[in-house]
Amino acid sequence: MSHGWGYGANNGPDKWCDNFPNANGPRQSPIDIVPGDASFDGGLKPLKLKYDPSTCLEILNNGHSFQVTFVDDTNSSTLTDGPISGIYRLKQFHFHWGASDDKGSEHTVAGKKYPAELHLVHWNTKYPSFGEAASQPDGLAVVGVFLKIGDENAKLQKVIDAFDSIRAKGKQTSFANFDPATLLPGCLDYWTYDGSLTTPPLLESVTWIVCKEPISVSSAQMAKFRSLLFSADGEPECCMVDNYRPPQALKGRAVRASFK
Ligand SMILES: NS(=O)(=O)c1c(F)c(F)c(-n2cc(CC3CCCCC3)nn2)c(F)c1F
Ligand SMILES: [Zn+2]
Repeated sequence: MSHGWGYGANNGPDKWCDNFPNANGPRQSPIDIVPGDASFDGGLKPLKLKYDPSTCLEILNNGHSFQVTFVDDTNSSTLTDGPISGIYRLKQFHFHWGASDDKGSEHTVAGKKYPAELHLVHWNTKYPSFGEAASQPDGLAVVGVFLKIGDENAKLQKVIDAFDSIRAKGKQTSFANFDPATLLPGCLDYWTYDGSLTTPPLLESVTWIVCKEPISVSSAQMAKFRSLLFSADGEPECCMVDNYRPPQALKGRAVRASFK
């Protein structure tokens, strides 16, 4: 019985290629973003994010991260413009974080690791569903936002307050009327490149949009993230930490900047 993928020594990112050949593909994520190597593209439009809090559905612990899932049967919560064409619908958002404040983000900036990274996952409505879109080269667009240690983030606290209900893998609870726009930085300057899911099946279907400006999180709030568990009820407790894939080879890809 093969054990599922995870972030441990025996099933972590260095082992994913055994079951997921995409791991060694030409457009893997995350990457180290080197600002000096990014080329300013004046043709890149500002991001247009239109989110309807009433589409917020539930929060769940999927054993790899926690995610907040949205109703995506209409164009109520969408991403348009930026580097993409067409309309992409918000499906879910989730985070990656470290065991300590000195690591946790998936993308890095000139080698700098942030304590956490938010991913807002959107799918291209030219395809009939998220699942269909996820296998297409232009199927997904993920907005990444870095978290840096600073003041307590009151908006993020609303998410953290739900953690007691989803501590173990497989737990979920209703989560209504949350506006993900409250987690965005004030400035939406971004870097963009063609990449992949950062978790198995590592599908190469993501247009990455990584915001230059981080949002704040307090060290105490980060400690609450680390109280979540990779393990399910009845299993030996395993703290959900270090659920990040390290940067992957650029393999000739260009990284564009929406700002000078
Ligand atoms: N870190 S990331 O790159 O932002 C990121 C994502 F963008 C994702 F879409 C997922 N994802 C994975 C599935 C299972 C699907 C199962 C059917 C095939 C497609 C994947 N649902 N959402 C994900 F887990 C993740 F980590
Ligand atoms: Zn992610």
